[in-house]
Amino acid sequence: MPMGLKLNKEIAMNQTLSTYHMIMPKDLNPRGTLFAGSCANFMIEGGFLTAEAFLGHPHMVFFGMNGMKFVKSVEKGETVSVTGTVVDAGKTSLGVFVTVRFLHTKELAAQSYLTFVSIDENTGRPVPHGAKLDNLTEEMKAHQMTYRKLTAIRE
Ligand SMILES: CC(=O)SCCNC(=O)CCNC(=O)[C@H](O)C(C)(C)COP(=O)(O)OP(=O)(O)OC[C@H]1O[C@@H](n2cnc3c(N)ncnc32)[C@H](O)[C@@H]1OP(=O)(O)O
Repeated sequence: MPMGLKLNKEIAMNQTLSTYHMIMPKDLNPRGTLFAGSCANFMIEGGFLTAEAFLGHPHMVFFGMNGMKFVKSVEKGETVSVTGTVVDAGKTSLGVFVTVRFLHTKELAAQSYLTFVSIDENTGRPVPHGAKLDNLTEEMKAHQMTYRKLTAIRE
């Protein structure tokens, strides 16, 4: 078996993944705190990596973001953890709850619910991902309910 395949299997089904970012001058708004667009970028990247680790492959696209909140400003030089948790698995879609927290105090800076859709790597069209979510904690069940409410409106 090719090494890549074995590695993919080993990381597959991880439900939670964290990345870290030190806030640099390029990430700031004119007030000198973390720019919302940079923070959204961290959340999309962190959410994507979480979904990739869960499925064991990167063949998916980002569809949308709901319930995005920025609750506390982050200053230059601080480090934040970006943690994604898969909270819902549909036929082709995954719902990922992402938080941005101050590294040392763990205080919440921002959060959002993201949707990723599994695609055929050749056609770019949605394909079933075949993954299921088992053993959800009460906290994850609550996030799943919120995710479903936030994504219920389809236009
Ligand atoms: C990581 C990146 O940067 S990727 C780059 C940025 N993203 C992109 O360019 C994506 C561009 N968009 C697309 O290619 C398409 O719109 C797609 C593939 C996302 C969706 O294509 P559609 O033909 O609309 O797909 P379809 O109707 O089958 O829906 C796909 C899934 O999205 C879900 N979905 C549809 N609308 C919504 C919504 N408003 N909120 C959440 N999920 C939704 C569907 O329920 C379905 O999931 P399920 O199979 O688990 O039930």
